[in-house]
Amino acid sequence: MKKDAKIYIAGHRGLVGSAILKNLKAKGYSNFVTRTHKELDLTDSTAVAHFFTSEKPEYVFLAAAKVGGIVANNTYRGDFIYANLMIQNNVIHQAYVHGVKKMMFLGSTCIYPKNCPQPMKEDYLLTDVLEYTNEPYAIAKIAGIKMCESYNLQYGTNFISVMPTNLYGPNDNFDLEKSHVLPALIRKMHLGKALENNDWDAIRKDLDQLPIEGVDGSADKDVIYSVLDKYGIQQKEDKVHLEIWGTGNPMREFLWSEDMADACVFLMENRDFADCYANDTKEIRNTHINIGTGEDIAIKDLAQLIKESIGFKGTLFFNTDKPDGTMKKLTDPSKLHGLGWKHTIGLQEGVQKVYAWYTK
Ligand SMILES: NC(=O)C1=CN([C@@H]2O[C@H](COP(=O)(O)OP(=O)(O)OC[C@H]3O[C@@H](n4cnc5c(N)ncnc54)[C@H](OP(=O)(O)O)[C@@H]3O)[C@@H](O)[C@H]2O)C=CC1
Ligand SMILES: C[C@H]1O[C@H](OP(=O)(O)OP(=O)(O)OC[C@H]2O[C@@H](n3cnc4c(=O)[nH]c(N)nc43)[C@H](O)[C@@H]2O)[C@@H](O)[C@@H](O)C1=O
Repeated sequence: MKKDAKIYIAGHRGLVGSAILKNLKAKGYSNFVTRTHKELDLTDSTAVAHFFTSEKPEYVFLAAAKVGGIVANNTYRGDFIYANLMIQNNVIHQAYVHGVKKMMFLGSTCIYPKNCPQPMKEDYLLTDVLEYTNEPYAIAKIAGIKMCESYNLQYGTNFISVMPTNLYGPNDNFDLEKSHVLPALIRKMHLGKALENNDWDAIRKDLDQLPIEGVDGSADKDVIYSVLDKYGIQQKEDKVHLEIWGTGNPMREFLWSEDMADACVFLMENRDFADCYANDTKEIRNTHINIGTGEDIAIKDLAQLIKESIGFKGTLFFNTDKPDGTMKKLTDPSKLHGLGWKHTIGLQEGVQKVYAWYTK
């Protein structure tokens, strides 16, 4: 990519899109096209076609999607499959129609089977059934991978699909119902610590930034106690008890979002779709590359790590009415390592960084 190439970052305000924009700016790129969801609804085929006709981007990072944690995926199943299929169909197809030089599609490691051999290599795609809690989202992502592969093979496009593991960092979603585990636990423990310290300024500030069910910092203490209690932050006899969903036994791998962005830009700068071959199988598929750290942690240990990092002193309890999801989904990032990229931020450092960002 030339430094003045016109680059469209779809989803530039999100966790990953904002990190990609920051990374590109730091590397000297300057010619960006961005649209918020309100300005351009990517599920609207006509609007997306008009946008590509008028803006003619040369490179595209497709980091816009309907995204959420395990409960959001399981609850809003129709929304997840519809919005994601529409967004990716529109953007991928228009990228082809308008001769985009290179495009990157962001999938997710939930595309791999529920009981996938570990660590998960790229060529384990479509070898068994999926985890049910996020099956609609995963099916959409698999369709996106296969659409990129099919367009590359039929039309000679240069579309790269990457499959990131669970991500976290600045500009994440901290909604306590819809977010992923790491931002949810950061916020819950921040509020739990404020509650045990009777720090109402911190609690009110947090709720002003992001109200919970419409309850903001101006609400009465009783209302705030009750909404926190509902989301698993409960004060009983001067002790705060904090809910962790599921058994705490599932293993998850976490990658700092700015490392993820760096990997995306690295691949766009240095690689073509042909590099995405799963060369380690007899059957060569032109599909995708894993982006991960190759290290995972049990949710209960993650909770402990965040607890210590934030300085929350209360107790943790496990709500097994909430789903565990897949028990393990560790990427094998050796293909990415072989192409010349490796992550830099470990989990402990990343948790401290994201908590510093959150409190700021
Ligand atoms: N977060 C994670 O742990 C993981 C994420 N991924 C993938 O990475 C990509 C980025 O995810 P992430 O940054 O976390 O997501 P976020 O929810 O943080 O951001 C999503 C972005 O998409 C935009 N968007 C959503 N729907 C539409 C729409 N209909 N039209 C236009 N824009 C829309 C939003 O725009 P606006 O800001 O204007 O509302 C937002 O900027 C996604 O493809 C996701 O599937 C993969 C694995 C893990
Ligand atoms: C990135 C990935 O994200 C989603 O998959 P997931 O990894 O299962 O999502 P998650 O981060 O929400 O949960 C991870 C684990 O953590 C446990 N858990 C504990 N306590 C909280 C909690 O308070 N909130 C949440 N969200 N989870 C919690 C939770 O029960 C689960 O066992 C996919 O739907 C799909 O979108 C996808 O690709």
